[in-house]
Amino acid sequence: MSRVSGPWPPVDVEPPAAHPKAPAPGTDLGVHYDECFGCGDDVEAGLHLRSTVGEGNTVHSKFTVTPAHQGAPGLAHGGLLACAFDEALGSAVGNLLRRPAVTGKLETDFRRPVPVGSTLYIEARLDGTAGRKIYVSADGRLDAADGPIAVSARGLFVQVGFEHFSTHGDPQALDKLAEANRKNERTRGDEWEINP
Ligand SMILES: CCCCCCCCCC(=O)SCCNC(=O)CCNC(=O)[C@H](O)C(C)(C)COP(=O)(O)OP(=O)(O)OC[C@H]1O[C@@H](n2cnc3c(N)ncnc32)[C@H](O)[C@@H]1OP(=O)(O)O
Repeated sequence: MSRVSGPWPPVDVEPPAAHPKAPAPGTDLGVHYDECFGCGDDVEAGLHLRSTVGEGNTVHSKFTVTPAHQGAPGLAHGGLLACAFDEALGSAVGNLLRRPAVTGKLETDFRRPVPVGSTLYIEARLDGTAGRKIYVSADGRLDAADGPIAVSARGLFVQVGFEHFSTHGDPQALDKLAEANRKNERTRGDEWEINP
């Protein structure tokens, strides 16, 4: 079976244009929500993924695989690896484009086993936009930024309005998060610029 997927992006796209307020290369991106399974500090068994802005519309993320992330003994669960890519790609979209967006489609290509104790170095890049559709892709390398590629991913994020989160999510938790974010000026007034 061939590993080759169709052309990417699958439609004509505009080149990605980073938002004027996008953080500069080298900026550590921090946690967008303490209870996020991908990056949150309050989720003990979570991925605790950490991200930094790279050059040329990229975000570099890394996380270390713990026993809580196992599928087979001693090996990372593929679904958790997909989660790491969802987070890394979402971080690139949210921080570089500063548009609230959700994952519409996520394709993962598992190329090497990822052992417990290893660290995955993920480079996520913006590939292009077509209206509300945002195409992104990423490679995850084992144990070093120039290590062998273990997992690759492609994703389609779809830009949404804040009502996506207020209608379908937890309004009380959003209010609490908004209050905390006001203190670090991540949001302005009532207007969310990036994903909660
Ligand atoms: C700093 C921030 C850091 C944040 C990191 C967090 C990362 C984690 C991100 C997530 O995991 S988000 C949670 C998982 N995703 C969801 O729960 C989304 C659930 N799905 C939806 O809510 C809706 O299906 C969605 C908003 C994606 C789209 O519904 P809409 O009614 O708004 O739009 P529509 O269905 O018309 O789709 C818009 C366009 O996208 C296309 N599209 C949507 N889903 C697609 C799909 N799966 N495959 C291909 N194309 C798709 C669709 O064909 C269409 O193309 P055109 O504009 O050309 O007509």
